[in-house]
Amino acid sequence: MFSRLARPTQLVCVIRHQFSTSSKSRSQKDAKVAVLGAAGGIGQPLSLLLKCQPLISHLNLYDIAHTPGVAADLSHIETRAKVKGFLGEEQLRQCLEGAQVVVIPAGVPRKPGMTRDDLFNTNAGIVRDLTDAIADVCPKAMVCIITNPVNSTVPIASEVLKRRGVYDPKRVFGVTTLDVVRSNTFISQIKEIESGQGLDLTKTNCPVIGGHSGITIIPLISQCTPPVSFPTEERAKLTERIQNAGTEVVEAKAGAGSATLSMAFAAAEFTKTLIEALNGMEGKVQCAYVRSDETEAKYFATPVLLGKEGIEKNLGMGKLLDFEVSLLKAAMPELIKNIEKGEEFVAKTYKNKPSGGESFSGEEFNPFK
Ligand SMILES: NC(=O)c1ccc[n+]([C@@H]2O[C@H](COP(=O)([O-])OP(=O)(O)OC[C@H]3O[C@@H](n4cnc5c(N)ncnc54)[C@H](O)[C@@H]3O)[C@@H](O)[C@H]2O)c1
Ligand SMILES: O=C(O)C[C@H](O)C(=O)O
Repeated sequence: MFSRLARPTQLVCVIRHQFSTSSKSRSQKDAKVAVLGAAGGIGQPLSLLLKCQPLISHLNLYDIAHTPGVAADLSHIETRAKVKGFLGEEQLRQCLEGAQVVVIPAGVPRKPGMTRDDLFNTNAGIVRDLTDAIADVCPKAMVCIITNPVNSTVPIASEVLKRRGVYDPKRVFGVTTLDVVRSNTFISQIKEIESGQGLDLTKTNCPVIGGHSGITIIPLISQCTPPVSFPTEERAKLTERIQNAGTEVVEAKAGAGSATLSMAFAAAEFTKTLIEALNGMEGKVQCAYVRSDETEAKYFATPVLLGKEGIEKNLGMGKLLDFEVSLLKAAMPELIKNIEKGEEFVAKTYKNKPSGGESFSGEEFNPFK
């Protein structure tokens, strides 16, 4: 049922080639995309990859620092998208004007020893305020949230949109594509070691459900395409590696941040598929962390079928092996706690305000209060 239908462009030069062929078709719609946090470790390579996507006509880059330079640099690339930079809160609303897709990698990354939840106190307010501006300026945009802790930032964005009366659960996504990308890569690598031949990565697809932190990341290896099998112990080890892959990068970067390049690749893949679906292309499926009735957690990642209005259908988690059921059980308490923390943050700190861009005056959030 769930197949990897759209592969990311592998290299910028390949994307550029795609551009020159695809640009011949004039029937496609134009997509206006805004990246918030565009000058960061993810934001810059993501913006580069988006600049190379033929369906994007306008690319607006917002950050609290460095966007004029990033935009000037990218604007020299001979691809279609018109790039503009927007700097500082006073230019945020201008950046969002007319945006159909807003991708948010704004916020601080982890350092060794930190959990994603340790980022909450800084990043929760960033996502809250950015979403509030979205509610003002482009309430119908698809909102794709990369900022951690994703388990909580998606509920935060959703609660703000609800309070502004513009929430549409079909349009808000936590970007968990990197978990799928990693699963595909690691599975193929193991098969290569075993048999001397890896899987064809253009066809490999392992759905990942749940959330995006540690044990809430649940790879469904039993549903991998093409089918793969592993001895019990090896499957458990592989699952653990996928769950800890973010930490693997954080430790390797030794204080210089978390995954940026692989994340940019993953987010570009997600955005591309979403825009294709918005343009009416059928059968576009991605795993994403979305409002869900699949489990007792209000937000839950599963494969979703994308369409012209965002999520067309939640494809659910399918049939799980006992091992995967045990992973799901282990994940639920943390996931539910993360969701409630996000909702509580908005309830305590969000002060509805008229459009205009002045800062929030909500009380300081203390999750232990
Ligand atoms: N969803 C995922 O799978 C995934 C993967 C990797 C990283 N992340 C998360 O993405 C976030 C960004 O990571 P990074 O490595 O790019 O960090 P970074 O520090 O390199 O970049 C973050 C950028 O956000 C900007 N920023 C900060 N506050 C802002 C605001 N209020 N408005 C707009 N921009 C603002 C900063 O100026 C900076 O340019 C982190 O929270 C990280 O944990 C998520
Ligand atoms: O691990 C992190 O903190 C960043 C991101 O969530 C990841 O999975 O790489």
